Amino acid sequence: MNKHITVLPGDGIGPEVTAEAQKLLEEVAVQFGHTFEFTAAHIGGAAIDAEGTPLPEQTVARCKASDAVLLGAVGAPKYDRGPASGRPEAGLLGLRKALDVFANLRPITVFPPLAAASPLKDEVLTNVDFVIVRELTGGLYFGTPRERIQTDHGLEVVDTLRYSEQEIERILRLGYQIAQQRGKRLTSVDKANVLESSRVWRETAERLHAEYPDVELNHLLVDNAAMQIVKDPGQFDVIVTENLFGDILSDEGAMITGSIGMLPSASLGAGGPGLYEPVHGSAPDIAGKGIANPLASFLSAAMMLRHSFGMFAEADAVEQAVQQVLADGLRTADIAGPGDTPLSTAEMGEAVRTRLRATVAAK
Ligand SMILES: NC(=O)C1=CN([C@@H]2O[C@H](COP(=O)(O)OP(=O)(O)OC[C@H]3O[C@@H](n4cnc5c(N)ncnc54)[C@H](O)[C@@H]3O)[C@@H](O)[C@H]2O)C=CC1
Ligand SMILES: CC(C)CC(=O)C(=O)O
Ligand SMILES: [Mg+2]
Repeated sequence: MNKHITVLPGDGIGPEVTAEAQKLLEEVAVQFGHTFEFTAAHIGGAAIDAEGTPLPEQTVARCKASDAVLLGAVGAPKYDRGPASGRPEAGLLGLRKALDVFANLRPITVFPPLAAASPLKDEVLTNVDFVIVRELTGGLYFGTPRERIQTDHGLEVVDTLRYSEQEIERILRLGYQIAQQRGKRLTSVDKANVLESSRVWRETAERLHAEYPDVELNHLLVDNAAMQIVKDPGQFDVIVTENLFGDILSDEGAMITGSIGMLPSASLGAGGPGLYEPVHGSAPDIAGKGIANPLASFLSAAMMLRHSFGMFAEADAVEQAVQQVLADGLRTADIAGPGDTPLSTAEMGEAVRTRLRATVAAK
């Protein structure tokens, strides 16, 4: 198959992990007889520096014209002053909106060799395999007005949490459908004891339940959900929630796996190109050192192969190669134990490509 992938390295460790993910995809193409064409474009701080805006029109056009988009991360402290609309993060939010990728899938999988890297005890880690389905293009990150108002008694600030019923319904439907394909248990997370948007969210989840009677539905308030994810993560199958709650809960979920450097994501919409990115940010504290964990980006690439290209054997091969390096005891610094010699980003990339070649050759 011939596929065109737009690559948006972004900022900080984004270019470091994305370069290795592209090499891995190139290896997949060689091993499985595909042609992947890559086009790089600017986003975030890199786009501000090069083109004066965090989301150039050309970047959006290239993404829309491609089969899938691979993104690194955006953001750096040097852009932290000024209005939110001019920051690198605005570029990513704008791209998600432009591609209409309203559903962000964040699978939380524990790789057994990494159990020691998790802060949770072994008995709590048993049977942990769930996915967070996060609404991605609505809610507090997009609502207007968003402003600072100088009043007679000082500064007031406004952010707006706004959802249409249609936006709530489409993400809940996807949550039900994913639950139907998995363990048939859907946990809808909201703050219906306080927020009106959450009350409509809960009512909609209840109304739609009649169409998905084979799925067991339960509701959790988000504060309790945050606790339950640490206390007993094995209870979850599919968590569906709104944008802000999903952002926070997925970083919490990432730590169950040992490191945020392990957590991939797929952002999908109604038929356009999917956007694939690790859950982590640009990690300014380690950027430029060549030590970032690229596995979240590799697992995001596997999600691209599966969800956008229907390349199931290829996606499985990437995931097996990742499992194999971990089983062989190879670790980047974030998942290394006391006796481990951490690999660099590039060394981990090479190790996964070597396992991929071996996996394919063995078949
Ligand atoms: N999707 C995106 O582009 C995201 C961008 N950001 C942006 O990234 C910048 C930094 O945000 P932070 O809050 O520090 O979150 P972060 O996710 O970048 O980093 C949090 C911590 O995790 C570590 N970490 C992250 N990814 C890692 C990896 N692959 N390997 C090893 N360690 C890793 C970092 O070193 C840091 O100690 C901010 O500008 C933020 O807005 C944050 C989250 C997502
Ligand atoms: C720009 C932020 C909303 C990115 C982020 O933290 C995320 O999507 O997880
Ligand atoms: Mg986040």
